[in-house]
Amino acid sequence: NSTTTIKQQQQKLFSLTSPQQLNTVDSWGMDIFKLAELTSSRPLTTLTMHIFQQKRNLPQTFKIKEQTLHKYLTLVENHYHKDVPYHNSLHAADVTQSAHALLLIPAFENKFTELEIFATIFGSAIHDVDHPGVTNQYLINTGSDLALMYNDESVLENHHVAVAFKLLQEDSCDVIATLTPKSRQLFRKMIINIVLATDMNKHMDHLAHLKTMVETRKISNNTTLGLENYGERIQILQSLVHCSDLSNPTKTLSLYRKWNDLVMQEFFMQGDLEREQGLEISPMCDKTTATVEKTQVGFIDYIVHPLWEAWAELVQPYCQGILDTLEDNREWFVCSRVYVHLHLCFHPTFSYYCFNKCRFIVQVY
Ligand SMILES: COc1ccc(C2=NN(C3CCN(C(=O)CN4C(=O)CC(C)(C)CC4=O)CC3)C(=O)[C@@H]3CC=CC[C@H]23)cc1OC
Ligand SMILES: [Mg+2]
Ligand SMILES: [Zn+2]
Repeated sequence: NSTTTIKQQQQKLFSLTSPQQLNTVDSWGMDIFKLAELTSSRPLTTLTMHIFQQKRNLPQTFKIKEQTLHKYLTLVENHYHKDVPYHNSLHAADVTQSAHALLLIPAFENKFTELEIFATIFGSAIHDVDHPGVTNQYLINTGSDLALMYNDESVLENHHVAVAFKLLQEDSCDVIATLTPKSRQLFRKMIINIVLATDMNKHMDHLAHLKTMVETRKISNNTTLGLENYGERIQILQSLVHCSDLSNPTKTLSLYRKWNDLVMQEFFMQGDLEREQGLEISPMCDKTTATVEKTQVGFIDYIVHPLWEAWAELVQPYCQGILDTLEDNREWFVCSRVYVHLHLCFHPTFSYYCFNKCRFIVQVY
């Protein structure tokens, strides 16, 4: 029956995925690309089952049947688009693993309920489900059915939540059937709040709230995080998932460069669509003019660093290492841009010499 097949699949997975692969699930440097290779591109189901069962014992806590959870996650993974370069199930697995790792920060130990942890992991896993590989602005500009459905407001994010809950209604997929009506209602409210907060149009508001929370904590110099009411608790979980969604530049350079290649492929595909339709080409989407290094430096300076700086301050000192990696990666992109220019003007050996000098100077600095 299906339990044995899941057991066999898990055994197969464990035999396939050498244990240390999944054992890095708690760390910031987990190579999710490797997991995808080892699990014939089922990284989201494999990783989320592992976190739920082996790491957090959630099926036990909420009496969720293993085959229900496995069937639902498989269905969710099938509703991510394999032909979308960046916003596919590998990104969802990456955000889920990153959120799981952030929840392990000692500052959060015994701070969140099991239901809040369940909602954060679940929300990360489904946060981009059925993503079409184009931005909200594109869907609005082209008068798409989705924009019509959601009146141009957080179009994609509303769709991701709606699809995730619709899939729960499929046969033997209701992962939250065993929750009390009150818990189901709270769970649904948290998922809506968490996923809608991943809309980049809401980024500046969330950053402002995060900074206020940091300041408040400083003034009252209380070491513990303000977790009195739902508003403050959900704001931390929203920021945690939003930071995970914007975590590529904070990972090891080799992982970051892979994500950068994939997201630029997706942006350039949208730029090609916009050019074909005579639409204004969105920022960073024009492959004929974009300089990838400049884009990443701008993305870090305008978006990623301000957010992670505030987050690191909130949970200090636990994310200082992540912030250091982000700053090192930024310098790498600055130097590689120098290298690109030099390469155009000078002999490769000379430009490579300068590139290494530049990185040495930056590191010394
Ligand atoms: C690994 O590289 C990336 C990963 C994800 C993204 C996403 N981008 N966006 C939007 C972020 C805001 N945005 C901007 O253009 C912001 N911005 C810059 O990034 C640099 C600039 C052009 C110099 C000035 C500027 O305004 C539009 C794209 C998303 O909405 C995606 C979905 C949700 C989260 C992030 C993700 C971008 C990456 O590299 C650029
Ligand atoms: Mg999204
Ligand atoms: Zn995302």
